[in-house]
Amino acid sequence: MKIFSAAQIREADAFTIAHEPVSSTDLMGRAAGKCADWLMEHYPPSHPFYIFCGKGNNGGDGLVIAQKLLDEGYVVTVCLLEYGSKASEDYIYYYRRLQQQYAGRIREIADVTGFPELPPSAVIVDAIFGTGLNKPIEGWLAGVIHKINDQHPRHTIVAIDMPSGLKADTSSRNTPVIQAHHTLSFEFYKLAFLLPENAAVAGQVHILPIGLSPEYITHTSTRYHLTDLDMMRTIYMPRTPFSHKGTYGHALLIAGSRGKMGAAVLSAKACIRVGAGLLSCHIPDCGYDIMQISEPCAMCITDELPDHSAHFHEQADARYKTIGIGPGLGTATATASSLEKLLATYKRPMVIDADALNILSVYPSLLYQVPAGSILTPHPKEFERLFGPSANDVERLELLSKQAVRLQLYILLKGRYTAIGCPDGAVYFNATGNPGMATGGSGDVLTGILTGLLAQDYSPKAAVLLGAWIHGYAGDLAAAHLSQEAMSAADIISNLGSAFMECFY
Ligand SMILES: NC(=O)C1=CN([C@@H]2O[C@H](COP(=O)(O)OP(=O)(O)OC[C@H]3O[C@@H](n4cnc5c(N)ncnc54)[C@H](O)[C@@H]3O)[C@@H](O)[C@H]2O)[C@@H](O)CC1
Ligand SMILES: Nc1ncnc2c1ncn2[C@@H]1O[C@H](COP(=O)(O)OP(=O)(O)O)[C@@H](O)[C@H]1O
Ligand SMILES: [K+]
Repeated sequence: MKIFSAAQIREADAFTIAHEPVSSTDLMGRAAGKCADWLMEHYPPSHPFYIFCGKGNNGGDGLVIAQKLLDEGYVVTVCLLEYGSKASEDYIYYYRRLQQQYAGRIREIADVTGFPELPPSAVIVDAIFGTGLNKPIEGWLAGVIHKINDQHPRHTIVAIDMPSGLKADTSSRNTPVIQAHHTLSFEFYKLAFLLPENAAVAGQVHILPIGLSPEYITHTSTRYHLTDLDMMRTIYMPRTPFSHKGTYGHALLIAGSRGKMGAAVLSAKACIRVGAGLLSCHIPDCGYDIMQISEPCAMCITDELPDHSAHFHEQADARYKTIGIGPGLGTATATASSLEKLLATYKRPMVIDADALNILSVYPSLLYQVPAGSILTPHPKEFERLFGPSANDVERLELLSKQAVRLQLYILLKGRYTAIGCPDGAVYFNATGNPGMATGGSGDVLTGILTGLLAQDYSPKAAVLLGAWIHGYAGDLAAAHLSQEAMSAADIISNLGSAFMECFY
C-alpha cells in the first residue's frame, strides 16, 4: 500500500472529483458516512456523542457524522469551534442542512470556557483538523485540545481522518495533538501513524475505503509504502519438486562469542527454518559443542581463538551464496580486522547485524566496502551510532533513505513499524510484529531469516521485505499462543512454520 503525502491526498481527492461521477460534497458525504457507520456499529445509542468540528473539510465530515447519528436517534451535541477562519464550501453546505433540522443540537465554542461538561459514557469525535493543518494549533484552540485529552481516561476519543494537530508527513513533536483511542482514516495510512514519536496519538487506526480514483493511486509514485500479505504473495517462491539442497544455497553465519553463543544458535535455527539448503557457522572454539548440540542441522567451523572469532575472512569464499554476520560476535580488534579483510574479498550481498554494525560505526570507512545490495539491520541505537542523531522521526527516515541510496544498501531500521530504506530511495514499512518481540534475541532471529532467504536466491529486496514480514508474523502467532509476556525469541522460530503455512499454503 502506498503512503501518500497530504498534498497527494488533496490531489487524489481533486482527481477523483474531476474524473469520476462524484462531486466534492458527495465525496465528503460518502467518506463521513463511512465514519458514521463505523461509530454506530461500535457504540449503541446509549452513548451520547460530542462532535467537535473545525471549519475546514474535516469539520465538514463532523457535520455529516452528526446528521447521520441524529437521524438514527442518537443524542448528539455538535460543538463548532469558532476561531474566525473562513469555512470551506462543503462545510457550509452541510452546516445549513444540519441547522435546518437540528439547530438545537449545535453549540458554538469561541473560548476554552465554552468546553462542555461531559456525561459518563460520552464519546468524543474529533473533527477539528485533518490533512489541511498548516501550522501547530495555538491559543484557546490548543486549550480545547488539552481539555479533550484530559477526558482520555474517562471517555472514548475517535479522531476523524487524523488526530487534530498531527501533521501527516512532517514531525509534530512538542505540539498539541489529540490523543485518540481510535482514528478513522480515509483510504490510506498516513506516514505520521507509523512514527514512534506519535505512539500516543492515533490509537487504533482503521482505514476506511472511500473510493478515491484507482487510476490516480496506481499512477502516482510515493517514497513511502506499507507492505501487506498480497505483496508477500507476489514475492514468495514455492520450492520446486525436483530441487535439492544445492538449489537453496549454502549460507555462512559468522556469529557468537563466549557468553553470547545463544545469539549464534538463534540465528542458525532461524536460517534453517526459513529453508536455507545448507548452513555453516563460523564460531569460536568455545561454541562448538553448544552449536552442534543445539542445531544438528548446521555445520560448524571453529576459529583458532577460543572465545571470539578473528579468522573468518579465511573461510568466506565463493562457496557461500551469502553471509550473515554479527549476532553475539563481539567487537574485539582482531574481529574488526577480520571483518575488514572479509569485506575486501567477499562481494555478494550479505546481512550485517549487531556487533558487525558496531564495528562499522567505529570504522565508518568500511561502510563503503560493504557489497552493494547487502542488508544492514540496525535497531535505533545502532542506527544512530552508524549515521548520527536526528532531531525527529521524520528526519531519521529521510536520513535512512539518503544513506540507503548513498551506500546502495538495504537498511532495515527496527521498530514497531520496521522501516526498510532501499537503494532507490523508497522506504517500506512492515506492520507485522508486537511488543512481545521486544526481548533479547528477536533481532538475532531476524538475521538468520534474512540470511536464509538470501541463500535461496531471493533478491535482497525480496528477502528484506519477506524476512521482516515473516519474522513479525511468526512473532504474532507466538504471542497469540503464549502471550506477549511469555513468548521468547525462540518462540518466533517455532512459529515460522505456521507463519509460512498461513501466509503461503
Ligand atoms: N480524500 C480525502 O481523504 C477526503 C478528505 N476529506 C476531509 O477533508 C479533510 C481535509 O480538509 P481541509 O483541507 O479543509 O483541511 P482541515 O479540515 O484540516 O482544515 C483546514 C483549514 O483549517 C485552517 N488551519 C489549518 N491549520 C490551522 C491551525 N493550526 N489553526 C487554525 N486554523 C488552521 C486552514 O487554513 C484551513 O482553512 C481531511 O482530513 C478529511 O477529513 C473528506 O471530507 C472527503 C475526502
Ligand atoms: N513493539 C514491537 N512491535 C513490533 N516489533 C517489535 C517490537 N519490539 C521489537 N520488535 C522487533 O523485534 C526485533 C528486536 O531486535 P533487536 O532489538 O535487534 O533485538 P536483539 O538485539 O535482542 O536480538 C526487531 O526486529 C523489532 O522490529
Ligand atoms: K481530526
